Amino acid sequence: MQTDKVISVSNLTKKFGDFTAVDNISFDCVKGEIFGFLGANGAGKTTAMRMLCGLSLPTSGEASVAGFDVYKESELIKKKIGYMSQKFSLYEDLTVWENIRFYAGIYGLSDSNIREKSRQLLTELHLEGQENALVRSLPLGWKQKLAFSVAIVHNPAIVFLDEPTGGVDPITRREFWGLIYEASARDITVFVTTHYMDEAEYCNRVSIMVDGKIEALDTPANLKQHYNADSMDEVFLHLARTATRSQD
Ligand SMILES: Nc1ncnc2c1ncn2[C@@H]1O[C@H](COP(=O)(O)OP(=O)(O)OP(=O)(O)O)[C@@H](O)[C@H]1O
Repeated sequence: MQTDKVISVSNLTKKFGDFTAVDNISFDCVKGEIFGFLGANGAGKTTAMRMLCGLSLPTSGEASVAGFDVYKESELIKKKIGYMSQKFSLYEDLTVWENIRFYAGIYGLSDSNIREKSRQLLTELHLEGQENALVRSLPLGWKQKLAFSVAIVHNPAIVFLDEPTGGVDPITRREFWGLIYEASARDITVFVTTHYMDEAEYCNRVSIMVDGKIEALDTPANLKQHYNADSMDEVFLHLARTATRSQD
């Protein structure tokens, strides 16, 4: 349904000088969808995601996110989205509670709302009693779960996750994906980049970028059937092999 579209991208392009980092990509995402955004290093994922988050202006093409235009309404987009990456995350020198309070404050929640949300979040994450622990003392997997919960504390329409589970084992990743499914069940659209192909299997649909272009976009089951592959790993390798852009 038209009204269910929360991301709409048409011929979106980003050039840096003569170099085309994102080359004419088009796709839509619907409410509550878990959309995997895959590609080898340098394929253009982060550049595309930055445009969708209102952090970088496209060179050409159209895109609307949560109903707002990426050229003219980037400030409104920022209010409607959550963002989590491996690089930009929690403050290690602040406690669990201080991090929650800080981000909820940035997202504009009231003091009473922040208290209620914090309690709820600590219970959901089984972190009761840990509110005064420094984030740096938590295991990586817990930090990632906390960072994700903080990124959706304001109930955004979409959450952008840029390689959210780097460096943890498949079991911890699976637990993290439990939180993703809960967010999706609450109608939050999840837009996620990953290098882990087990995670690609968990997505509703997956797009695969090669040299700035989207070369494939479908459900994991359909992609495997189309490329006659047993796993998403095989599908990915098949497409990534065609890349000419150097991978650093
Ligand atoms: N500000 C910039 N100026 C010039 N080139 C850039 C700039 N930002 C990115 N690029 C180039 O654009 C291409 C796409 O980069 P991007 O970071 O979007 O890829 P990616 O798919 O996110 O890769 P990774 O998985 O390594 O993060 C790369 O060749 C990169 O060097």
